[in-house]
Amino acid sequence: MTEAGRMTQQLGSGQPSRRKTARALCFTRALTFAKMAELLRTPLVPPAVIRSASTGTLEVKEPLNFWCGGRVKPKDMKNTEPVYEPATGRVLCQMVPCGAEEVDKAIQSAQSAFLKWSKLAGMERARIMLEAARIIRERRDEIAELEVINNGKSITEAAVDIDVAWQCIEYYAGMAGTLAGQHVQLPGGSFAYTRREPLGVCVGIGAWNYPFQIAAWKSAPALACGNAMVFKPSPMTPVTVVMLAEIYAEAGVPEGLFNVVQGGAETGTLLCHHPLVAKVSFTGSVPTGKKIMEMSAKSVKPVTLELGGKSPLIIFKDSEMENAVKGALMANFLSQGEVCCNGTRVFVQREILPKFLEDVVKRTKAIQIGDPLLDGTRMGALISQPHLDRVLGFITQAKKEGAKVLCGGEPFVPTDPKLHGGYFMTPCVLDNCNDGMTCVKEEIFGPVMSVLPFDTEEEVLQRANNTTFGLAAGVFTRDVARAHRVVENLQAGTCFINNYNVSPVEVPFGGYKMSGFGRENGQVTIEYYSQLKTVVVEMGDVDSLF
Ligand SMILES: NC(=O)c1ccc[n+]([C@@H]2O[C@H](COP(=O)([O-])OP(=O)(O)OC[C@H]3O[C@@H](n4cnc5c(N)ncnc54)[C@H](O)[C@@H]3O)[C@@H](O)[C@H]2O)c1
Ligand SMILES: C[N+](C)(C)CCCC=O
Repeated sequence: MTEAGRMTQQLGSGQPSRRKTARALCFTRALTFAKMAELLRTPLVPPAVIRSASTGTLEVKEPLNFWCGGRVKPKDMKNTEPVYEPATGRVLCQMVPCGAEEVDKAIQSAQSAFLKWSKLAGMERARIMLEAARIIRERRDEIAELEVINNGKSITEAAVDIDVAWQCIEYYAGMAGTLAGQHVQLPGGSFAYTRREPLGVCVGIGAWNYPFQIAAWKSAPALACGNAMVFKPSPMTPVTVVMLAEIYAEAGVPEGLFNVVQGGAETGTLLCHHPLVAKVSFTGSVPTGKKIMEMSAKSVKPVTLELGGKSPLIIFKDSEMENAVKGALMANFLSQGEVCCNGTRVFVQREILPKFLEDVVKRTKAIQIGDPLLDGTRMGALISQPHLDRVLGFITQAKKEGAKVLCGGEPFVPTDPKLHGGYFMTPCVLDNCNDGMTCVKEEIFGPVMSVLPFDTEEEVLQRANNTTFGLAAGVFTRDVARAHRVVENLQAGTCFINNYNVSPVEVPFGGYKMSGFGRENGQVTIEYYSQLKTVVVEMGDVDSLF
């Protein structure tokens, strides 16, 4: 069975089991076999014993800003916003946005750390980053629990997110010592060489769906290249990123190297306009991405944009049906469907449509929704009440436009009274869809799968590409030639063959078209966090024209 398959099996089964949780971690594909074996040997422990936090109990009081090597209290309590625990609707903490003075302090702090960090040998940076990765591994359950409480996703998924975060830091630590330029021989013994140099203070701005992981995906390559970073998480998920800052500090980075400022659009704007900022890496929606690009253009700051999507998943009639169904679930229901690269337009070849729908609905109905801190839960709560209302609104609209709800699409109230104020809904499969419907054209960012029949390869390629987005795409088929021909013609930055949403840190991730540009993960990201200096060395006399 494939690794993602194991995860999918869990999505359908809803069986609480520590062994299964361990197996699910395989889907990152980056764990060593030894680690997997160790996890699988771990004895079964009841969830109540292994959790240090429980849903509906936590209040976060500590300051959530971090610069100059420590947590920093807000200057004043202006424009404070409540942060909710999605599973209960309770207020978890207050988010106090940073103003101009605080943003400047964080950037100055990063600048002074940059001057030290960038002068270290790559191997020295690597050693410190490896220590940070080790600490994250050690504190993985604690971080994952907090992520669940702040974001609402299931603990099984949050644990994977934290694993991916330390793997990313480990991966780029491995590269820090290998950064090198090129030597070019020129006539007469002269030569040139190139140096890969850091950019300076980089800004990271994150979305709320993968708060800790996004901060790791941005900071790991940035730090490996010798940069410093100021990171702003989403105002809805301010809690865990400051833990990453503490961990980097504990691992031994210079004071001020990785900083956290809290806030929303205003704070983000201050970061993008600051003259000391050398680069902005943004994860979020297309409209905000456009603003980031505009602001950065004013001072010619390079940007990385990881934006939204409406990705196609194409299932041909020769597919292995069970894998295709599992792939469709993985493409739609991870993190309550709040995933940028989800394959939410599921094109199914007409001959297999009835069987596909029967199986996909059966598995979707079996998804265990509820307390996200319980090991058996496979779907937690959406991020907020307005977002839940928006997602349900898409379903109402889809019905008006002629789609048929095969299952789900309703608000869900778990039996546990403490979850009655949570933002839960049942995952939804929509049939009878066509390409003109709102649910097929717009990013819903919720657990809503739109199924669309197709007849020919040529037709489905044209329809799959008929979108302004281009983040990801998937194809299921047993025909190897067809699989490669189809991905060659798909306009998407990340393509999956016979699987979906498998994103190991070694491979680049990013979009085409309005889904953004630049990449995260993989070797290529080094290029987005460094600049190349060319040095030409004359070994003879100057041959002057004058
Ligand atoms: N491609 C990817 O890797 C990826 C990953 C996760 C999420 N996303 C996308 O993110 C979106 C959901 O996240 P969201 O609702 O947090 O997105 P968003 O665009 O509303 O906000 C993202 C971040 O930008 C900040 N921001 C908002 N306005 C700003 C401004 N004017 N200047 C500077 N910063 C500003 C927000 O405070 C937040 O931190 C979806 O569209 C999803 O597809 C993309
Ligand atoms: C880890 N995933 C599932 C590939 C998600 C990447 C981030 C997108 O929202």
